[in-house]
Amino acid sequence: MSVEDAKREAAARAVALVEDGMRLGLGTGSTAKHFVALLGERVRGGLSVIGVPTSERTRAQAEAEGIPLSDLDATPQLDLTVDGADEIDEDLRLIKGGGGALLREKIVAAASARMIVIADDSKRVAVLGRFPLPIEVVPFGLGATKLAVRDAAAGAGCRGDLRLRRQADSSLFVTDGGHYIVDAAFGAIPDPEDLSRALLAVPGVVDHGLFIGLATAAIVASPHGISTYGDLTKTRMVPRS
Ligand SMILES: O=C[C@H](O)[C@H](O)[C@H](O)COP(=O)(O)O
Repeated sequence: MSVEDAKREAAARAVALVEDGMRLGLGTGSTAKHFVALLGERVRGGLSVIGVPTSERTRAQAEAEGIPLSDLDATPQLDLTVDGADEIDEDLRLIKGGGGALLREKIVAAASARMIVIADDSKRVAVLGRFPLPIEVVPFGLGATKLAVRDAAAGAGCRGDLRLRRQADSSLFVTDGGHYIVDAAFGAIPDPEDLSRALLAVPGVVDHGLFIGLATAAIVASPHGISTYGDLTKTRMVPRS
């Protein structure tokens, strides 16, 4: 099975969990793209759902698939978000943001009673940090913010190169929210909760790609089949209206 087949298998398993009437968070990335395509097939077959996309890219795909869309203003509480990840550890802590969508992804996941991660098995790690941690920052004060990020991370036991993300044509990558991404090559992150708190305390940091306490389950596909982690039916409390 190719990596692409594995991603599609995991997505297919997640699509089978979608029920009529659900309010869905639609993730971003190459794995979530399979989910949106398969969901589109079910919608065209008569399934009634509402989707809240986590990026402009996913919005465009979902629209083309004919999936009815909403946003968190009209639909502030979601039943289920299905999204990919760059890394998943044994406690279902994640690194996300390789595609630059981490901020909307985290807002949507936090508004969802369930977040199921779909991935191929290359994303499973014992310790988070092999994948550089994306940190979303406002453009104003970038130089000072980078220094403060470096010091905050060092206080949490993390040191490494901080690189401003650029696109293939070397222009700066700008998120859907108009921010920049700093990719932090920390290597193994000894205490993700501590690093999360430290980074969020830096003025200029909007958010980061550590997702802690958000994923309720993961569906991971390998050439040997599908494994699930956590409880696919488990729900989290979300803020009540
Ligand atoms: O910003 C992008 C997202 O966090 C993606 O979910 C993550 O990068 C995984 O993407 P992919 O499924 O393409 O590996």
